[in-house]
This record gives sequence, structure tokens and C-alpha cells, in this order.
Amino acid sequence: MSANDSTREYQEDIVSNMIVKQSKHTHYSTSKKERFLQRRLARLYDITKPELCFYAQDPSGYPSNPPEAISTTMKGETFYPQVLRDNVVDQERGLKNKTVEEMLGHPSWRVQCQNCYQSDPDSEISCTCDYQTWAEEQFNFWIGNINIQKSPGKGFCLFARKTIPAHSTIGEYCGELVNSAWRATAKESAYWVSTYCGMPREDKKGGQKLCRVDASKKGSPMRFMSHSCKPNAYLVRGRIGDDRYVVAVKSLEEEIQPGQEITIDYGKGWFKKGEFCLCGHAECRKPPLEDV
Ligand SMILES: C[S@@+](CC[C@H](N)C(=O)[O-])C[C@H]1O[C@@H](n2cnc3c(N)ncnc32)[C@H](O)[C@@H]1O
Repeated sequence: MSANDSTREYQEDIVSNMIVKQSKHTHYSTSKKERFLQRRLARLYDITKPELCFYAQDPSGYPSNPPEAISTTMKGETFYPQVLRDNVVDQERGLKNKTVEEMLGHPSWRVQCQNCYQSDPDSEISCTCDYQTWAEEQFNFWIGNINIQKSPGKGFCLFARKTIPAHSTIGEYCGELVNSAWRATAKESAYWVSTYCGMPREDKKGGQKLCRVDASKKGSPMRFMSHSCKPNAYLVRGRIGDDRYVVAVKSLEEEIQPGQEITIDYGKGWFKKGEFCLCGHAECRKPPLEDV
């Protein structure tokens, strides 16, 4: 049986399970409903299964029935962005023959640990935070708190299903690690974020080489975050323990309310000539009516 066959069989099994469970549990109270929803999502996103896609959700968090896999069209081809709990190295576009650990290893203690928040520019890393445990927590936070929903004109976007406290971690921006010298197409680079890699370079004030996290074809749910000129989240380049860099998404100074979209600021020059921002904020820098 090919990986594709087993994925299809698994997904069919989920669909039939969902139908049975839904008809049995329509009387559920909110919290039981939420537990039911989380169980369903956790099964849908069992990433030990091969070639698992993201799925569209409705505002209450339920995936469509049967599940609608989310596709992204680039250069005339349709990709189903694959779910990742951890980064992978793209060997062709990455640093050849490296593993994730080799590519992202040896962070400088100058960046903050995103688990215990230790950072001391004058001493060695002393925290022992574990990346795999942290990554698992981010995955569970997503399943329990965040929806992937379609928004008019913007494609798929991230929404809070529950209140997200201020200054808290929302997830890791995961994807394929590529060499920063690699030239992306404009469409691909919409999903690129820079981070550090390799050994600390003491000669350059602790600077490292940059690499990029490309979430165009594989990534975490953070790849669906839209731009807003008044965002409620931001990206942090940090570390977990002493052997992993991460790009974390964090909420800003206000809590994010259920139903609110989770957004970051893509940067001033992001919208090119003829492109418009649909963030809808009063202080939007590139509103659709600007050139009319
Ligand atoms: C990093 S992707 C976000 C995920 C994307 N919506 C999807 O469905 O795969 C960036 C793309 O989302 C859309 N987008 C995000 N924020 C937007 C905004 N404020 N106004 C218009 N389009 C936006 C644009 O198509 C942009 O190229």
C-alpha cells in the first residue's frame, strides 16, 4: 500500500467516525462539544500519518464533513500544504547534507529561550528546555485554541477559537529550511521567514548565518497568518534550550478574543504596486480604495 493509499483510508475512516459521533452527540454542552471537537481535530492531525494536509474549519472549529484539504496554487500548480510539527531541511535548496539539528543547532545565548525566557547576554546558556516537548505543546495549543478559516479576498487565515492571553506564545513558524541565498519566486517568498543557523560567530558579535523557513509547501498552521497594519501578534527569533533556534509567534499587549483573526505586520514594502491590503483597519497603509 502506498503512503497515499493509507492516508486516504485513514481519512475515510475519520469521516465515517465523524458522521456516527456527530449524530450521537448533538445534545452536548459547550465544554463537552469542545472536548469532542479537540478529539476530532487531534485525530485529523495525527502527524504520524503520511502526507497529512491542513483542513478548512468553520467558526466553531469544526472541519467540514467530509474534510476539505486546503490547497495553495503556485505557478499554475496546486500544492496541499503539508502539516509539520518540526522543521525539515530542503536538501536541494538548503545547506546540502545537513540535518535539522545541524542546520538550526548551536544557538547563541544572546537570544531568549522561548520556553523559560532566560536570556543573559553575558553568560553561557544554562537552561535545559527541551525542543520536542515545547513543539508538542505548540501543536496541542493549536488544536485546542486556533481555527483555520477562509476569509474573503485573503484565502485561509488563522482565527482564535478561545481567548489567547497577551504576551503568550501562539505557535512556531515551521517549514522547510532553505539557504538564504536561494532565490524564491514572489509567491513562494510570501511564506518565507528568516532565522539564524549554524555555529555562533563570536567574531561578529554573536551573529549567525541566516537561513529561511519556507512554509509555502510544508509548514505549521502559522503559515496562514495574514498581514494587518494593526496586528495583534508578532514573530520572535529565539531558541529552545541550547540546541535549537525557533521562530515563535507571540501575542502583543492585548489578549486576542475568540473569533478575532490572528495577524502580524508583514512589513512596510510588502504590498507591491497594484496590490492592496484587506486588513480593514482605520490606519491601513494600503487600503483598496487608495487608487480609485
Ligand atoms: C503567508 S500567506 C497567508 C496564507 C494565505 N492566506 C493562504 O491561504 O495560504 C500570505 C498571503 O495571504 C494573503 N493576505 C494576507 N494578508 C493579507 C491582507 N492584509 N490583504 C490581502 N491579502 C492578504 C495574500 O494573498 C498573501 O500573499
